[in-house]
Amino acid sequence: MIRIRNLSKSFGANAVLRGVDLDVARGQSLVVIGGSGTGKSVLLKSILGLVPPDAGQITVDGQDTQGRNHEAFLSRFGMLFQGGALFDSLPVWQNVAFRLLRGSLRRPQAEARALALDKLRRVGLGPEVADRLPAELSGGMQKRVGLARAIAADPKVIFFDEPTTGLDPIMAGVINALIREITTEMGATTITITHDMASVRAIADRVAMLHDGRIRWTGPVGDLDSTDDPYVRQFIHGHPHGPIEALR
Ligand SMILES: Nc1ncnc2c1ncn2[C@@H]1O[C@H](COP(=O)(O)OP(=O)(O)OP(=O)(O)O)[C@@H](O)[C@H]1O
Repeated sequence: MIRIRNLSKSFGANAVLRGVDLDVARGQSLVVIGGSGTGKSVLLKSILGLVPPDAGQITVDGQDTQGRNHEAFLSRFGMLFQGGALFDSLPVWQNVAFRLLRGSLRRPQAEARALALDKLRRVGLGPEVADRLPAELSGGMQKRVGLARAIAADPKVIFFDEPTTGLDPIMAGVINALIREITTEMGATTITITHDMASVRAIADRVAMLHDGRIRWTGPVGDLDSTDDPYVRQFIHGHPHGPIEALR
């Protein structure tokens, strides 16, 4: 489904990705872990075609991400951004229906609203929140709205960038479970970036660890605890000492 070969990307002297090889099968949930600044977001943006690679190839369903019709290409993706990234001035339902109200996915307003209410219901929010502004909702509810927006157009591929940041552990658990349940039900292929090991265990089929510009380790989530890779072990246990240098 998603195939990445020898992906390299530098910003000036900063060589962020240095030959990433990665495959995500259809319907699979891949979680990418790695320290701050290792290039996880750059990797996602590269797949979306928002960051042009210096070298390498990325294909989604056999189609190169650097193709010409970028808007149509992007319409196949759903995205839950870090921090929710809702539009403060738009009511909840218009946030959810954002892509159904413009561009190639545009629908009549009444239909877009009905679809938004349906997706809100799927994430556990009733119609009473539809006309509120995002600022009137709690952080957990805002994440649910972000999730409803990510699934609004029934995308085949969904990216989650730090989906539980800022939530208490219980609410994080609820959001993780919801993500897993909904994406499995949709048969979506997903890539999630997270630092939260509880999210990794709740969401992942496979895990890939990015370190030093390359995929350091990849395997089924069930192998995470038994690997003897010292980088993975340090990361999952949060040890300050080990092969990964931590600034203090
Ligand atoms: N547009 C850009 N211009 C210049 N440098 C960039 C740009 N985007 C990212 N970088 C650099 O690339 C590196 C990787 O950034 P990225 O945001 O992908 O890290 P990350 O692994 O997602 O980190 P975090 O876990 O902290 O979110 C950083 O050093 C960052 O400064």
